[in-house]
Amino acid sequence: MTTILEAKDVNKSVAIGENEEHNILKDINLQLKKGEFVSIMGPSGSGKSTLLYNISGMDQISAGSVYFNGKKISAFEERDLASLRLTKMGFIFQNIHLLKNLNLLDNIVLSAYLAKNSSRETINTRAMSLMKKMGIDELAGHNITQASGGQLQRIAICRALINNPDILFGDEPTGALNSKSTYEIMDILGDINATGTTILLVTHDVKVAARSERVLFMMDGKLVADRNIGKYARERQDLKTRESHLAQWLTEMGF
Ligand SMILES: Nc1ncnc2c1ncn2[C@@H]1O[C@H](COP(=O)(O)OP(=O)(O)OP(=O)(O)O)[C@@H](O)[C@H]1O
Repeated sequence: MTTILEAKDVNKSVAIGENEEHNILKDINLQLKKGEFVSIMGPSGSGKSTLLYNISGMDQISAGSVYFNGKKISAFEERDLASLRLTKMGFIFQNIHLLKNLNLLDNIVLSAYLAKNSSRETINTRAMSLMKKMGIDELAGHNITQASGGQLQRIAICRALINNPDILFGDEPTGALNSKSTYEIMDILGDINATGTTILLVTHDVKVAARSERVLFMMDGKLVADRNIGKYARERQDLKTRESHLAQWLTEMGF
């Protein structure tokens, strides 16, 4: 399988005070294959979100290199990084960050209008088809106060997919959702992954990580474990068993 994302000896430090530095990421080496579904877990403050933002070009690493589809993106200018994020990457977060003054359809299409790769008509058709797949097409003309948390996260997923990205990054995408919505969103992410989109998620939630095929474990800024748990096949395998195996492993890891 081809590598889509690679981190080589990645370090991230931030200045604290005048003469002190906090090394948040320490010598991270990581390869993600095209089509993989990977979760990053680990204790609070271990550096999971920092890793996600630094290998997705949302933040600048302090040392090392990051490659995306073979290109050294850690050497890119911000303008090229912004274009890469817009056209090849999708992002979903716990806080959904939708624009209040736009209706839900317009929130989804905005980044595609900015990318200018297709006509507005094609973009609108694609947005409506994504909304339909997620069962929320009736909400197109509504504003954000007229949708539930689970529906808004589906809108955010549509927005992340509108430019047909190669990879979807998520930082606790179900963190604000109840258990039922979490399962529904994970079904959607599973379907997206089944169409070939690579997914990398930060999560504290075993229910979320059990849907991925590989779990990375971080501790104190280091990647300390990398476990392949196999693809989740919805109809054949018991999710509860996957969750309990994963929970057991996490306990062994001291989580
Ligand atoms: N810009 C920053 N300046 C200073 N310290 C930072 C900065 N960003 C992150 N940190 C620190 O780096 C460490 C890792 O933060 P990060 O948010 O990546 O952890 P995390 O594993 O995602 O945590 P959580 O699970 O609580 O979200 C924490 O100690 C945090 O306080």
